[in-house]
Parts: sequence; structure tokens; C-alpha cells
Amino acid sequence: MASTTHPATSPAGSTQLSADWRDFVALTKPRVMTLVVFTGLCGLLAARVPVHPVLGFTAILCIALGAGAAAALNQWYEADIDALMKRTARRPLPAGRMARQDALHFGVALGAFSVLLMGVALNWLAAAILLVSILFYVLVYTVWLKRRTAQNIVIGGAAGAFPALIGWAAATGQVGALPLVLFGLVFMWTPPHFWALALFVRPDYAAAGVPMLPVVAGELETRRQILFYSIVMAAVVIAPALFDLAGWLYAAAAVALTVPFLLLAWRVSRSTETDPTRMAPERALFRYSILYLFALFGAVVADRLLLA
Ligand code: HEM
Ligand SMILES: CC(C)=CCC/C(C)=C/CC/C(C)=C/COP(=O)(O)OP(=O)(O)O
Repeated sequence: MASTTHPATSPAGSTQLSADWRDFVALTKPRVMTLVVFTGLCGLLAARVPVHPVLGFTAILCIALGAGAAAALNQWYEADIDALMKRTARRPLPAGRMARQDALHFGVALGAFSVLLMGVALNWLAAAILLVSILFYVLVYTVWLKRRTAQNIVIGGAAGAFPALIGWAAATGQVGALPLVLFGLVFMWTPPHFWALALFVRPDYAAAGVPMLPVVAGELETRRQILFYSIVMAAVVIAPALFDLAGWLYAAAAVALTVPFLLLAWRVSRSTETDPTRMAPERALFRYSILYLFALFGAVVADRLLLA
């Protein structure tokens, strides 16, 4: 989150470019990226091949830097709409603490460094998937789809599904069936995760003119779609257990974690609340979606390592 300790405007009211290191950290969206990095780490560990700790650390560092670079380039491109939304207005660019060019240079340099380091230290397959995920988030999601279609996050969400695949590829030099299922899982998880939030921050997106589903298709349709994607996600989640890609530990955790997810999605789908300040089930589903993915990926690794 953007720091608030150094004001964006002078006492006279003129804008100052007073970015410090905290603003560059904020530009990488560190809180969101913790889960991105965790899924990457789980992909690496689930591969169950020996990786030297220094190389393993380097791979995860590259995923973190690549994701951070993508986040910086996302903010470079959309400083205009970030300025119009309460949730994002205090970020370094819309708050006027950083020049747009600095964010662009930072993002490009960090992205290039992460991809090259991944290629040199690990392998070029992992580096190529990292590059694709950065380009997907920046070009496909941010530049192309976000302002054009309510399906923006369904397609663009693929960017956030790549890290498990990158972690696996970094360890093995290949992709495999399990990481492909994990990709599908995060891909299907993204719409309920994001639309739950979009329901209660809808006024923000409406004010900025971003065609998110609740703004364009309405709340009822968004609630229906949340339930639909949650059910498809549940089918993908159970697949590793059905197709012998995971053992009983994963199966038990998947059921125990997914039932509450579906119940929350069901509650959201039944709600008729239109006041964003009173959307408790939507907030609960959003919060739970994050906990859910952490726990589920933890279960994948525990299952693979403990039952090996
Ligand atoms: C296109 C796909 C996605 C969209 C549009 C999206 C959008 C958002 C938004 C708007 C927030 C609010 C937090 C903020 O203002 O910083 C958020 C929070 C969060 N997202 Fe997502 N998200 C997506 C995919 C993902 C993925 C793939 C992950 C990780 C695997 C993820 C992890 C998180 C986490 C951990 C938070 C909570 C951050 C906090 O505590 O402040 N998101 N997401
Ligand atoms: C390795 C790699 C490149 C990973 C990328 C991970 C990725 C795509 C995460 C998506 C999560 C995210 C911050 C979406 C925000 O959407 P937004 O930008 O519309 O949110 P905002 O309104 O907060 O800016």
C-alpha cells in the first residue's frame, strides 16, 4: 500500500515528486504479490525434485520481481483511473509523488532483470513463462481488456495463474499435468475472488468508467457468475485427487476448504443487497478466497512431500 507518511503536496498545495523507496515497494503491490509468490513456491516444491536452495530462492525471487514489475507497469499505464478511485488514489503515481516515467523505467528494468536472471540461473522455459505472464498482465489485461470488456478478468486472470507453472518449470525444466491443473485452478478461482470485491467497490469502478461486471451487467448477473465459476473451480480442485495427481491429504483438505467456499458463493448468489457498505457475504467471500488459495496450495505441497 502507498505510504502516507510523506505528503504528496507542499503546504502551498503544489505537487512535489517526493518518491522514496517505500513508493517503489508500493508500486510492486506487495500484499497481493505474497500469494502470487506463495503459489510459485508451492509449484516449485510440488515438483519434488532436488533444487539447490540458492537456486530455489533465486527462482522465487525472480517470480516476485517479475510480478512486481508487472504491477509497476500496470500502475504506469492506469494512473488516470487509479486517480479516480478511492481505493487506489493514494498510490505513488495518482498521488503525485512519482513521475510516470520513473515507474515505466523501474517496471521495464525489473521485468527484464527477473526474466534474464531466471533464464541464466534456472532455465529458459521458466523464463519464457515468466515473460509471458508479465506481458499478459500488462498488455492483455491492463492495456487491452480492462477498459473494454467485463470479461477482462476472466481472460486477463490467466496472468495470475502462471506462477505455479513457473515454479514447477524452474525446478524441472518442463511443465506437467499437476501444474497445469494448478493453473486451471487459479484461473477459475480468479472470477469469484475478484467479483466478490468488485460488488462492494462497484461505485469506485463506476466512477472511473471501468467496465467491471457489476457495473456493466449488474449485481444479479455478477452474483450468478460468481456461483458458476465457484462450481467450475470446485470441479478443477477435486481433479488432482480423481486423476491420481494427489493423495488423500490433498483430497481431504480440498473438500474441507472448498465446501465453505461454495457455501459463501451460494450466500452471495442469494443476496439481494444493493448497498455496498452492507455487503457482508461478499466481503467474507473475498477474504476467504485469499485464505483458501494459501491453504489449498499449502495442502498440495504437504501432500506431495509428506506422502511421497
Ligand atoms: C485479474 C485478476 C485479479 C484481479 C483483477 C484482482 C484484483 C484484486 C484487487 C482489486 C484487490 C484489492 C486489494 C488492493 O487494492 O490492493 C485484490 C486483493 C488481493 N488479491 Fe487479487 N486480483 C486478481 C488476481 C489475483 C491473484 C491471481 C492472486 C494471487 C494468486 C491475488 C491475490 C490477492 C491478495 C493476496 C489480495 C489481498 C491484498 C491485501 O491484503 O491487501 N489476486 N485483488
Ligand atoms: C508473475 C506475474 C507477472 C504475476 C502477475 C500476477 C497477477 C496478474 C496478479 C493479478 C493480481 C492483481 C494485482 C490484479 C489487480 O488488478 P488491477 O490491476 O485491475 O487492480 P487495481 O485496481 O488494484 O489496480
